[in-house]
Amino acid sequence: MDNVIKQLTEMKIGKVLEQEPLANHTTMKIGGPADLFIMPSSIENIEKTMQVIKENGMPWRVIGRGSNLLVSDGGIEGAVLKLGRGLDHLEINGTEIKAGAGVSLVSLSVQISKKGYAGLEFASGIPGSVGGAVYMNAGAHGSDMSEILKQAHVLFEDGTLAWLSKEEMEFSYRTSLLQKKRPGIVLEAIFQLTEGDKTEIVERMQNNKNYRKDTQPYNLPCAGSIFRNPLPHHAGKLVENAGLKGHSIGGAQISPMHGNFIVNTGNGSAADVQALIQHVKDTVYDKFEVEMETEVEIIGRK
Ligand SMILES: Cc1cc2nc3c(=O)[nH]c(=O)nc-3n(C[C@H](O)[C@H](O)[C@H](O)COP(=O)(O)OP(=O)(O)OC[C@H]3O[C@@H](n4cnc5c(N)ncnc54)[C@H](O)[C@@H]3O)c2cc1C
Ligand SMILES: NC(=O)C1=CN([C@@H]2O[C@H](COP(=O)(O)OP(=O)(O)OC[C@H]3O[C@@H](n4cnc5c(N)ncnc54)[C@H](OP(=O)(O)O)[C@@H]3O)[C@@H](O)[C@H]2O)C=CC1
Ligand SMILES: C=C(O[C@H]1[C@H](O)[C@@H](CO)O[C@H](OP(=O)(O)OP(=O)(O)OC[C@H]2O[C@@H](n3ccc(=O)[nH]c3=O)[C@H](O)[C@@H]2O)[C@@H]1NC(C)=O)C(=O)O
Repeated sequence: MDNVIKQLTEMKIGKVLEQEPLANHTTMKIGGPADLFIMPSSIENIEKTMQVIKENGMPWRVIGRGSNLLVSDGGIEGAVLKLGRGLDHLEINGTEIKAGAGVSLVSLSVQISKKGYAGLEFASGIPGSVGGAVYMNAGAHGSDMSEILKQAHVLFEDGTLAWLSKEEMEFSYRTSLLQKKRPGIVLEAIFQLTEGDKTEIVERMQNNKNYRKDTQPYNLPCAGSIFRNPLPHHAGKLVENAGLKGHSIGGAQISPMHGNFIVNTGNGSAADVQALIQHVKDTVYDKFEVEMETEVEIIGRK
């Protein structure tokens, strides 16, 4: 560990912190410390960091805005790379947009809509980063990242850099190639939007935001949908029909507003959230024989 810190500090790759609580970097405001928390300041510095990490056989994980994560109370072994500042470059070449992995998806969608470019309105209100959204194939309101992505610049675990096309990213419902098949870090992405009517685009942005504010606990600490929709069912509806809305374990509560959201009511722990997730799974299975699969990613020491 000391050797890794020494090397990274000498290379000036960006900020390196020890035992940084992930609660400070997740929208749930939950999560124990990462052994090493690294904020690389450029693409080149991500490459250098990964080289050092691999040479030292250290486990690693990349995060964006922590909006789809449940980090265990025990924290994360090894290194966590957070992509944000330094990876927030943005080039707007007409309807073709190049954005760094650390760009906020909401702020991107707001900026693009104001220019009268259509295609990103679905992202109005998804509080992730460009990198996390590409990895997750984030989506809402009938669209997702696969609809607009032209290419993603990826650093694979073996050090290979490649620009992957939409097809090569193998997107489907909330998944991409990078999830299970071939781990890698999204460094930046190129999106292809279309010319549109600015007033209509801004109106769609506002409608999508309003829908969220009306149906989701938008301003409480949470991680978006806890479960994938077990189609043709909707997770939220199953939870509601099971009578679980508002149910709490410790500081974790099933939102009274939306059955597929768990909110941290104050001092919630990852153990509380995990116990609540298990309770929902068991109850829904007992009542409806439907297996619920988590959409939020649960990571960290067991
Ligand atoms: C209030 C609220 C509403 C939400 N609504 C939606 C919604 O409508 N639709 C939707 O799809 N999601 C929604 N989410 C979930 C979340 O915002 C998305 O999944 C988002 O894409 C996650 O991005 P992130 O940067 O926060 O990723 P993180 O949570 O930091 O990470 C999620 C996963 O992505 C990986 N990852 C992060 N950055 C990179 C990178 N650069 N390269 C490779 N892998 C990376 C991480 O390793 C992790 O596996 C919502 C969340 C909240 C809190
Ligand atoms: N429930 C949760 O756990 C979390 C919810 N959020 C919500 O998600 C939104 C995005 O957060 P974040 O990723 O940090 O984004 P940013 O901080 O990059 O941008 C959010 C800002 O953009 C403004 N905005 C303008 N138009 C829209 C729009 N159509 N949709 C959403 N925001 C818009 C927001 O204003 P305004 O505040 O007036 O909406 C806010 O000032 C926030 O508004 C926040 O309330 C964020 C993190 C966690
Ligand atoms: C928030 C996320 O994405 C969201 C995305 O914002 C919205 C809007 O497009 O559509 C999905 O939610 P969702 O399927 O719950 O959408 P909603 O429109 O809220 O609900 C679907 C149906 O379930 C019903 N419903 C929902 C919640 C509830 O407590 N009770 C209930 O009966 C609704 O009335 C509606 O008939 C995505 N979730 C998944 C797992 O696909 C996320 O992925 O984190």
